[in-house]
Parts: sequence; structure tokens; C-alpha cells
Amino acid sequence: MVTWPPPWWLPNDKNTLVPARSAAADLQEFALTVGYSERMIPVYAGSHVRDAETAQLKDANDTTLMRLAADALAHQAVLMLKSDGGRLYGARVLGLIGPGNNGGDGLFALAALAKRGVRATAVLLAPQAHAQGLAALVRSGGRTTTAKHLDELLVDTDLVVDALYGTGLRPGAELPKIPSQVRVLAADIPSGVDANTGAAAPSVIRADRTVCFGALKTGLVVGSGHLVSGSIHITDAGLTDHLPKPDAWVVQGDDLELLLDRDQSWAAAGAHKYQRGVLGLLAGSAKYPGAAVLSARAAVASGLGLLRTVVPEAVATALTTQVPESVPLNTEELTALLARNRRNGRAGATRISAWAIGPGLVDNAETRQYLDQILEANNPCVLDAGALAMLEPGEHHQLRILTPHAGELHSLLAKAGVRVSATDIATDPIRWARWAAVAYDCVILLKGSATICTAPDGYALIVHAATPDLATAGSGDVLTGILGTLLAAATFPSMTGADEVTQSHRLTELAAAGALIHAHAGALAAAEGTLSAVDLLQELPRAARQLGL
Ligand SMILES: NC(=O)C1=CN([C@@H]2O[C@H](COP(=O)(O)OP(=O)(O)OC[C@H]3O[C@@H](n4cnc5c(N)ncnc54)[C@H](OP(=O)(O)O)[C@@H]3O)[C@@H](O)[C@H]2O)[C@@H](O)CC1
Ligand SMILES: Nc1ncnc2c1ncn2[C@@H]1O[C@H](COP(=O)(O)OP(=O)(O)O)[C@@H](O)[C@H]1O
Repeated sequence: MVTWPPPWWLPNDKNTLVPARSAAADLQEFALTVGYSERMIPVYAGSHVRDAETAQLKDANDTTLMRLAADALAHQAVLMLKSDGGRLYGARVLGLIGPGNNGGDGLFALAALAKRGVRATAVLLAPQAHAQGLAALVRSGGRTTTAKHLDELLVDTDLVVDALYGTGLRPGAELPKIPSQVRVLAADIPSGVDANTGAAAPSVIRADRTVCFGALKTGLVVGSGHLVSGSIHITDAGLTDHLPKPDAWVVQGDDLELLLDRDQSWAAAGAHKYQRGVLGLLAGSAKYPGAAVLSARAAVASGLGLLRTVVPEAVATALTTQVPESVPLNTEELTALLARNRRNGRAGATRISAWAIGPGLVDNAETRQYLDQILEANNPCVLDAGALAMLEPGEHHQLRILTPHAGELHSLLAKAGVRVSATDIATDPIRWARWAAVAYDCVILLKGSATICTAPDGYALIVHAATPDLATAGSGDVLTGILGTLLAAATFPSMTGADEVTQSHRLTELAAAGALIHAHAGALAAAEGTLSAVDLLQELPRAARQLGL
């Protein structure tokens, strides 16, 4: 058990949020469920990795870890120099050297490169530099120079090694401007990125490749950090014994099977359509008819048993024409069905096992009535777009995934009394997604180029989009449909007492699974050309199958 507040709940005098579930007892330690493979990559706050490194070393002058880091850095520098037929001997490498251990990494790496015939120059950008690193560079025949020569040296350089600031960065650092055509290899994390949050200074030094030491840092996988790090190579420094529980995990395509944890037995193979999952969809309006169609098509394309739809008149015809698989529900049928649901739970024919609510929905009396009725029936549900605007914070007993983009998260937090700016959210997205998860007692899937899925106890999974082209109108509606199908097919551990944390972790994993399928469909569609939401739909069946669904 962790004590309230959990570690990510940093003091903020502007806000006092009463969590929907106020009992500290609900907040269990983030636990790796037995059976997880190492494919989910653990992520740690940069400051925790820094503390672990310090704890691992015998004394402040011990350079064992630094030399390990420098070897890895030099190795990647060699690969970059040799790529595209480049030469190593006589290649010009400039190191941007800062005042601390990050600068030390850079100096030892330059020394290793100098020994291999590279013309290695350390540009000393701070009043002091790591003494042993400097001595090693000089012994190996490397050179040092000062900031005033940087611009002229940059004109004729094959590679820059950015070893200015790592996990020790404080706000306000002055960073040199590196022309965009110069290739950059970052030591640990690009200088200018906050290793705890991913917030990047406007003058951040963008890298083509980053060698990350000891463990993957949160700042490299969310916020702007993951957009400026290039390809990331993690080196093992044997820190496991000194690291706390991970801050989050990065999940990738290979992890889908683990995340879904589907029943693979012969009995499951014999399931009829109602057992494969019945999804209810409440979506669309005269203003946004297309959103309902996109969600419906995404749901049926991702392997659903049956789709039941509750849409306004203006959308009904379009839906029947474009999604012939869907079966409309009228008001009376809906009422009867929800009553059966309340009595008998979610299993069996003609009952709805989950709901997808919100794409294209507008706030009016009819929609509110449907929404209240459906929420009361207590099936697992995904709530998006228009439904988010109608939702109130607070405790409930339903399994809910909310899928806001950053703007919607801002509104959700404002409704919960959390005064936070859009910039605050962009600067530390995991933190604010966690606040919303607590305030709304749900799993939050925060959309963006790095999608963050988090439960109220802070358990967090991160999914990266393979292409920025996913940021296109209707793409989120497709995601809602996918999530609906996954929810409809899922089984959840018993709904009683202590299992709430397990339930919310399972829900977080389903959310991440949906984001993975969406991201993979995006990658497949982008390989064919520019991308629309309909292109995404067309790639969905292939994406789901390739990931093992
Ligand atoms: N610990 C280990 O054993 C290992 C560490 N490793 C490597 O070390 C990195 C962490 O090293 P680090 O702790 O020395 O911090 P680093 O990022 O070099 O910068 C700190 C220096 O910059 C200064 N500074 C910061 N912001 C500033 C600003 N705005 N304006 C001006 N100055 C500013 C700051 O000043 P201070 O805050 O002390 O006043 C301090 O002097 C880590 O990322 C990894 O690369 C690996 O080799 C493995 C072993
Ligand atoms: N820069 C980006 N790179 C990659 N994917 C992105 C980026 N920005 C947004 N996305 C993804 O695109 C989708 C957009 O969803 P949303 O904003 O709800 O769009 P809409 O409401 O038009 O359907 C989400 O899945 C989100 O994660």
C-alpha cells in the first residue's frame, strides 16, 4: 500500500481536489501482475534514475557507471558515423559539454572515439567540466575549445554529441542553437528536456538518436521529450535493486496479447455472436452524423459480435446504409434491455455487454435521458467527445474509460475544480491525466502523439503513435469504436471490494490495447500515403489480426 498522496501527487497550492474515491486504502502500490513479460518497458522518473545511480556508486568519484554510459555512447556514435558509408578515421565529432556528470559521459565518449582516430573536440560550455573526463580526453589526443568557436566548428562537423545537461537540468538553461542538418546523438536525454515530465525548453537540442543510461526515463516517452529524442537506445547499468516501482510502462504491438488476456480455450472458439460481445453505441447528431458512422464502422471492423445503436433520426439512415451490420435500438427496446441488464448482469444473448458513448453527441434533453439511463445500468463503457462534456466528477460503481484529448482534459479538470492551464497539461501530461482519473473515478486515456492510459491509483501505460497523420478529424471516433469492441469482449475480475484496483488496471490495459490497434492501423494506412479516418477504418481488420487479435 502507498500512503495518500501517491508519489505523483505533487503539492500544488492552486488546487485542492477531493478525489472521487477518498479512502487511501483504495490506493494500492502499483503492482506488476504475475505473468507480465519484460516486453512492457518500465519507465522511471529521471530523478529516480539519478538517485539509483548515486546509490549504486561507492563514492562521488567513482566513474564506473559513467564509463559504461560513455562506451554505449561511443558505440552509437560509431554506428552513426559509419551509416551511409561514412568513415570513422578522421571524422569530426563535436561534444557539447556541460558542468556535471552528463558532461562527464560526453568527455569519456569523446576520449574513446579519439582513440579510434576520430577528430574529437569538446566544446566546454560551462565554467567547469568533469575533471577525470577531461583528463581522459586529453590523454587520448582529443581537443578542447570554448563556446565562442562553436558556430565555426559546426560548419564542418560529422556528428554532435549532446552532453550538456541530463537528469540534472534545472529550468532556464542556456542552450546553443544547432543547425537542423547536423546529426545529433544525445547523452541520456536531449538537453532541454525535463527527464521527469517530458517538458522541453523551446531551445531544446533535438536529437537523431539518444542513448539512455540505466533505465528509460519518463521524459523520453511523453510530452515533447519523445518528439525530440530520435531513436532511443537503453543501456543496462544494473540499477534494478536501487530503482523504485516504475512510473509507467511503454507498451508496443507485441504486448497486445498480454494486455487483452483473452480466453484462448476451445470453449472460447465455440462462442456465438452474443458471447463474443454486444456493444451499445450512443452517438451522433444532426450536426455530427459522421462521427457515429465512424465509431460504428470501427467497432464492427475490430471483431465485434453485435452492434446495437441508439442514434437520432438524422443519423439513422446513414448508419443503416453505411453500417448494415448494426441493429438499431428504439427507446422502448433500450429501456427493456437496460432493465434486463440491471437484473442479470452483462452475460448472455440480447444483453449489452458494454457501451461506447459520445462521438458526435450533442447536449440536449433526449441525449441526457439516454445517457443517464445507460450509465445507471452500469455496464463497462467508453465515454468520448460529447459525453465528456455531460459527465460530472465523482464516485460511481461503473467501469469507465474516458478518452479526452488535451483540450477535453482541461475542461474535465476545470469541472472538477482543478485550475490548471493548457500549458501545465502539455508540460506534465501524465500528472494531469492522473488527477482526472482520480476526480472522475475512471481510467483516463489521454490522446496525443503519446497516448497515456492511467487508472486512479496512478498505474500508467503509454502508447506511441507511429505517425503524426493520426491527428485527423474522425480518428478519435474510430478509437472509441475499437475500445467499445474490446470492452464488449472483455471479462473482468469479480466486481467486489478489494478487486477495484485490479479492475481498474485491467481497464487501463484494455484502453492501451485499443490505442495500440489504432496506432498500428495508422502505421499501415500511412505506409500507403496520407491518411483519413476512413483509411484508418480500412486498415483496422489487418492491424488487429497482425497484432494477434
Ligand atoms: N550520477 C551518476 O553517477 C551517473 C550519471 N550519469 C549521467 O549524469 C547525468 C546526471 O548528472 P548530474 O547529476 O551531474 O546532472 P547534469 O544533467 O550533468 O547537469 C547538472 C549540472 O548542470 C547544472 N545545471 C542544471 N541546470 C542548469 C541551468 N538551468 N543553468 C545552469 N546550470 C545548470 C547543475 O547545476 P546545479 O543544479 O548543481 O547548480 C549541474 O552542475 C545523467 O543524465 C547521466 O547522463 C551517467 O554517467 C551514469 C552515472
Ligand atoms: N501529433 C499526433 N501524432 C499522432 N497521433 C496523434 C497526434 N495528435 C493526436 N493523435 C491521435 O489522433 C486521434 C485524434 O483524436 P481526436 O482528437 O478525438 O479526433 P476526432 O475528435 O476528430 O476524432 C487520437 O487517437 C490521438 O491519440
